Amino acid sequence: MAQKLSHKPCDLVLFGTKGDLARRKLIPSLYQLEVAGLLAADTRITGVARNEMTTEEYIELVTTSLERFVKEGVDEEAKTRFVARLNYCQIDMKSPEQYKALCEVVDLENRTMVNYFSTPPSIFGDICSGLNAAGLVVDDTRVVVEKPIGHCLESSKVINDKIAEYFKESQIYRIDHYLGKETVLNLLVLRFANAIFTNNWDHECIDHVQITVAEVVGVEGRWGYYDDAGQMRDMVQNHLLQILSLLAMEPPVDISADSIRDEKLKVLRALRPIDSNNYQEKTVRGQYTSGFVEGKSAPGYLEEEGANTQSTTETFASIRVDIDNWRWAGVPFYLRTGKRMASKGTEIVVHFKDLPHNIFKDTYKSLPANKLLIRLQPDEGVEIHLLNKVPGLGETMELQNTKLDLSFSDTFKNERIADAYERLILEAMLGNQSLFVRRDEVEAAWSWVDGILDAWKGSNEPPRPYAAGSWGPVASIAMLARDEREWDE
Ligand SMILES: NC(=O)C1=CN([C@@H]2O[C@H](COP(=O)(O)OP(=O)(O)OC[C@H]3O[C@@H](n4cnc5c(N)ncnc54)[C@H](OP(=O)(O)O)[C@@H]3O)[C@@H](O)[C@H]2O)C=CC1
Ligand SMILES: O=C1O[C@H](COP(=O)(O)O)[C@@H](O)[C@H](O)[C@H]1O
Repeated sequence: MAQKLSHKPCDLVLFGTKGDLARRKLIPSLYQLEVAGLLAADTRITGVARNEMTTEEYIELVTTSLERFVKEGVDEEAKTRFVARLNYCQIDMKSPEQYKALCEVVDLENRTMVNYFSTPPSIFGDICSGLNAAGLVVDDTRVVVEKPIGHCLESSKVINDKIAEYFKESQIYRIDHYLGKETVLNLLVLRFANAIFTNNWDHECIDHVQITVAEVVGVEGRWGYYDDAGQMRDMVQNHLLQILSLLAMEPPVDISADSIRDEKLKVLRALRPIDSNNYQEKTVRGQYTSGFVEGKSAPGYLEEEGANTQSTTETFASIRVDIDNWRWAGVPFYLRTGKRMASKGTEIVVHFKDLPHNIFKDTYKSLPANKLLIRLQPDEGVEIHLLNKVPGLGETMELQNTKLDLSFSDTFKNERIADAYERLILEAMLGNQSLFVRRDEVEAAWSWVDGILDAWKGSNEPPRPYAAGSWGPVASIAMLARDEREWDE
């Protein structure tokens, strides 16, 4: 279907333009929007950082990012159009008087100002007050803020309160880049556009659900940030809980931002608390030691560049989550995520219940239950595991577990899978908040995660070791074994 460009031109201001995220993801994503013809003709892009740089030097920095991070190779014509949109502004983001520089480049009357905060959250408040001091906060000024919002519920409130002094909720776009992934969005379509899944999606039919987000990377030079966060704050509080809420929510009335966010919020509020009384049965925390990942030797967490050798930060977490509502009574959702695991893969496996009665019992004492596997990345696709009759004239029927396998790359051969940030930047420019996280969701997620983090802290137990290149600590396997289940690998 042809794309229609419906938004007003924007002034996209990229705070922290020299940082890792901006160079690796945001600048390449903006360029891809140019290639796709999705930037309005008069849209301008302004990079902000604290060092002196001419616009020409900034263009050079942007060009280097494109050459390094655009996998498809850079199209010279698109690049020429793209760099013609660029400006650079030198601002120390902690100095409100310096924000006036932006008034020279933005045009509040004719363009919507979309401010992307790709900086540490500790200075989000400074940026808001700087924009305000420069008179740049008007009704349609927007702010896009990166995760993590805070370190716990209380600190997230401080950051959100600070932003809320200057911006209404309808102007705030909180990023969780998983919500921009094609396959995460497809969860809405799978669940709510297919009758076969709408009717079987509850405790009557589903035995349990597994959500795995396995990474092969380690801390990637981000020790300072990561060691303070750990996998719970870095991945579970946001990405895994967002996937979980999309999977478990009730059908929204429509696909408007608040309809979807209202339903996700109800799931987050229904998560059964985990605290010092039950964390031992319901959670496992791990930290990788040296090993081999995809055939290459990998250092342990405590041997990573910049490491503090005493750190007890978790690089792996697995959790049994119970959702206390009508639909999911008695259906555990098992979450698992870690760095330096055996292979990269984000997938959801929905295990259906056993049949109530087996008519093939003379030949097969039990029949394997159906499974729905949703591969979010890489090799995006959906598989349904079904039993089929093996063709043949034998006296007894031979059954075989087979797959209905829909691979996105085979089915949608000519479609490029856009990076999550491309979609999210576009949606922020369009003014659609559906794929962004509302304040009450962030707080509900923190409130549940804090219970676990407090229990772990109070226990003083070190994380369990697991070898880089494995599927996490043995205790994670044991957690499912206690429920007579096992991880899909
Ligand atoms: N990198 C990633 O993969 C991901 C990052 N995020 C989030 O995105 C945000 C940015 O992360 P990342 O790019 O990794 O961080 P970086 O530290 O690489 O970049 C942050 C940028 O902010 C600039 N900055 C900080 N303080 C000031 C100031 N007072 N005035 C002007 N500039 C300032 C820094 O400038 P200078 O270079 O001069 O120090 C730096 O370029 C963070 O909130 C992070 O949590 C979220 C998901 C993934
Ligand atoms: O937000 C983050 O996500 C990445 C994983 O993202 P993916 O798109 O590659 O799955 C993670 O490595 C990083 O630590 C975290 O901050």
